[in-house]
Amino acid sequence: MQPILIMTAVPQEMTLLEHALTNAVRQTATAFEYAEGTIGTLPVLLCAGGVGKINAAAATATLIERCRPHLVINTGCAGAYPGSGLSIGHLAVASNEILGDEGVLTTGGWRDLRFMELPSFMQGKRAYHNEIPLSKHAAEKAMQLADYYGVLLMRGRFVTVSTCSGTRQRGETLARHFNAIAESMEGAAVAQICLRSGVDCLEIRGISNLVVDRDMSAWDIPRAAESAQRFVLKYLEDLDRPELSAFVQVAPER
Ligand SMILES: O=C(O)c1cccc(C(=O)CC[C@H]2O[C@@H](n3cnc4c(=O)[nH]cnc43)[C@H](O)[C@@H]2O)c1
Repeated sequence: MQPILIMTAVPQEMTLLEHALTNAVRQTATAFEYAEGTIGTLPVLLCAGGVGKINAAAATATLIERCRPHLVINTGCAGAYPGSGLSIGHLAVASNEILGDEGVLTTGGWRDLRFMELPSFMQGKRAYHNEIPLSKHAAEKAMQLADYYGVLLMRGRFVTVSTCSGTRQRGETLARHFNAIAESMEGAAVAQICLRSGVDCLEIRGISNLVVDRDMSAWDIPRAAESAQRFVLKYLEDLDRPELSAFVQVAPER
């Protein structure tokens, strides 16, 4: 059976998942460490690839090439934009990812890759610029599961940044410009590698902070990481026991 690859940035975002992994074997591929094992009866790979797009893209590409997963779950923490309705500890799932920094700063302001006529990648004749879609099927399944468990899960567009937004003004600007609910430092990288490789990608993050004027004392990374992992474990449990699933099984899009 093809495995499920779970990507986080840092080991702290992986602790509960590691605890749930049985028959774990530690492996290394291109300097990325990962653990291979099972959760329930599902073959699962866990990798904390590092912070930022470079680490995320390289680790995801390496492990897709080596292990051929049928699904990649990108989880961890995120900052919620003002006005999103999200609070610390809430969960959010990405419908689309946005490369929030790639573009050009002109005298008329920031312009994206479409303006520059520079796709970030092409698939056949289709050009992808700053926006990358994730698996609709996987996100809808997550929404149904959240509904079943009475967990608040908000679906919307996520922005991926290299420079974290440490002011409310920046957060409001990005939220408005991209019509987005949250930001991270890895999401778009994982999503783009999955799209290129034809692998479904689900991104679920716990909210560790609001994107307001930087005040680390208001952050709660452990709470966000725990919420996200608990939900991912429920998601895996549901995949593992489709006969007990409360949901109508819908065929994946494609
Ligand atoms: O020291 C800071 O100002 C700072 C700003 C953003 C994130 C951090 C972290 O230590 C967490 C990095 C980790 O978590 C994701 N994350 C969480 N909140 C945000 C955010 O508001 N903006 C962007 N990324 C965020 C991110 O994906 C990293 O992996 C410290």
